[in-house]
Amino acid sequence: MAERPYIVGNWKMNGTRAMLSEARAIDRAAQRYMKVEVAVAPPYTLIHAVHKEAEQIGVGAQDCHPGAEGAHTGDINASMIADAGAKFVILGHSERRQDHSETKDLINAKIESALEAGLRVILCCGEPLETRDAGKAERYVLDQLKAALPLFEDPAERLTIAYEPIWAIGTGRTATSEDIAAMHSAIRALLNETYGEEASSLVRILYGGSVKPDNARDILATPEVGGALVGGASLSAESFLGIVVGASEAEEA
Ligand SMILES: O=C(CO)COP(=O)(O)O
Repeated sequence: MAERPYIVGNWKMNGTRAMLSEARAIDRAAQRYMKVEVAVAPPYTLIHAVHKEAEQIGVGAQDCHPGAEGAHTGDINASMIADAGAKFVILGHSERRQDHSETKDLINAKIESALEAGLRVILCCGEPLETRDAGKAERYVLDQLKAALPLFEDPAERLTIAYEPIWAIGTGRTATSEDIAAMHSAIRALLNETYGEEASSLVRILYGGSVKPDNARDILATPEVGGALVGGASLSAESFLGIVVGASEAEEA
């Protein structure tokens, strides 16, 4: 893998200003693991405060509205999160696809607005359990991605993929190394086909779904796994840093 492993904490709807001490601890410790790129995506309300704390780690957002500024009560657009200090945005997360009925067209519009605002995108994909049990996981995930990949003119600079099987999110159940390797290599083949091998090789494919300090090293040593998108275990500096250590060990192994 050409790039350093990328460990991203998705705080989801968690965190008040009390969490800033965790962000500070993560940032200070991350300086000891320079072989790993570390970032967090706090809720909108903390982006600017975490950005001000962060010397080493990257800061991003968990979503953005696709429109320009205007009459959209309660919404936050891509240029606003960039102004708050975000360098990337997570788009297409299964929780948003489900809770907010996000369609491919809406996700694509968000991608376009994020790219225009100069942000990098972590584009999420992942299948529900019934789809995996029906043997259709790969087709489902590749279809999710095919809709969006052509929007990235400079994928090496702007795109990270996160494969998160829905049944592994927050459940304590992770996919097997074989399943992860098979899906990641199918995604890699699609990236190669879309962008050519050279540009594709610079796009990291993260795994997400119950990544914890005790399974991080094995998951991160799986072929084509370029990092992890971490939910629950990113909420304390101790467990999140345990995953960063696992990534650093997998990188050295
Ligand atoms: O959805 C996830 C990250 O975006 C994964 O969440 P958990 O690590 O809590 O399973």
